[in-house]
Amino acid sequence: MEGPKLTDVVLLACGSFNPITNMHLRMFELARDHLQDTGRYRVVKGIMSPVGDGYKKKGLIKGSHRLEMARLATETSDWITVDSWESLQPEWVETAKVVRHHYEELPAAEQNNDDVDTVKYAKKRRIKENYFKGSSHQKSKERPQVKLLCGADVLESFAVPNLWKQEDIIEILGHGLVCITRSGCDPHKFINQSDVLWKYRNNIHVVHEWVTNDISATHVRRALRRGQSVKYLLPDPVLRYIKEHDLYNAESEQKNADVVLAPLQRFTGASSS
Ligand SMILES: Nc1ncnc2c1ncn2[C@@H]1O[C@H](COP(=O)(O)OP(=O)(O)OP(=O)(O)O)[C@@H](O)[C@H]1O
Ligand SMILES: NC(=O)c1ccc[n+]([C@@H]2O[C@H](COP(=O)(O)O)[C@@H](O)[C@H]2O)c1
Repeated sequence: MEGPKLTDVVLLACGSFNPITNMHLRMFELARDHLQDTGRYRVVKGIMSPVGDGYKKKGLIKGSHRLEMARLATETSDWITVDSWESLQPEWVETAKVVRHHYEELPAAEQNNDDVDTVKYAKKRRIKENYFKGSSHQKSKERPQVKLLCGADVLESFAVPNLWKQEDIIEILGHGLVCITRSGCDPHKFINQSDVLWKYRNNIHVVHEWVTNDISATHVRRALRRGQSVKYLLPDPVLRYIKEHDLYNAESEQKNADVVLAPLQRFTGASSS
């Protein structure tokens, strides 16, 4: 007997990853388990998309370093990948556009294979195998969904005036969102209090992290500046890379210190000084 039809999902996490921590990686594993436990989804790929330098967040080091650290961190994963498109854009890209980009990049849905000539099909399959890291992707006739994966702080930031365009929130929620609980945040209450989030509540998956883990990149940078150990908060190859390139110190933390909330300025036209 055939089981219920599963919807393929690509999980996309956008963020500074400054630097990538074990919790960023855990988010993917938690989200995949949660979605697959529903019996409705099959997670076929994870994409980590470091934000570009144009984001100008305080202490944000160069995208090339953040990208390389994310690559080192995901080397041992057979399904989480790192994508450079967002970080290579000359200006900051709103998250809705990043979701759209990845949705449009998905390999076209497979047609009926009997109709496709062998050479063309082999080429198509190679493209698809390269796209899906573990090359174990099954033949699905439908395009996967791209769901934004984020922590509850990002979901709650939807309410910060002028930080997110309403149409962007609607576009993101239309694709679907997976939100990992974070201490100090109450995503269920937040969804209940927002009309737009309530409308899309069936497309928002809240994943409760029972093993509370409040690692944050801010905490890691602070510890590094103070010469304290961050071992076991990040993958070892990432830690080695940070040390080799002397990445986080008092000077790097001052980067963009004179710029206040870059995205906010973009929408309001406010000056940074
Ligand atoms: N401990 C955590 N629990 C749940 N989600 C997290 C955690 N740490 C990071 N995230 C999520 O990971 C994504 C990328 O995080 P990002 O690097 O922008 O933030 P961060 O680690 O909180 O960094 P910073 O401390 O520099 O603000 C965001 O969606 C964020 O909410
Ligand atoms: N309007 C938007 O699209 C918008 C606003 C704020 C943050 N973000 C994104 O959220 C992610 C996390 O940002 P923070 O590190 O500032 O929490 C980043 O990838 C950033 O680009 C998007």
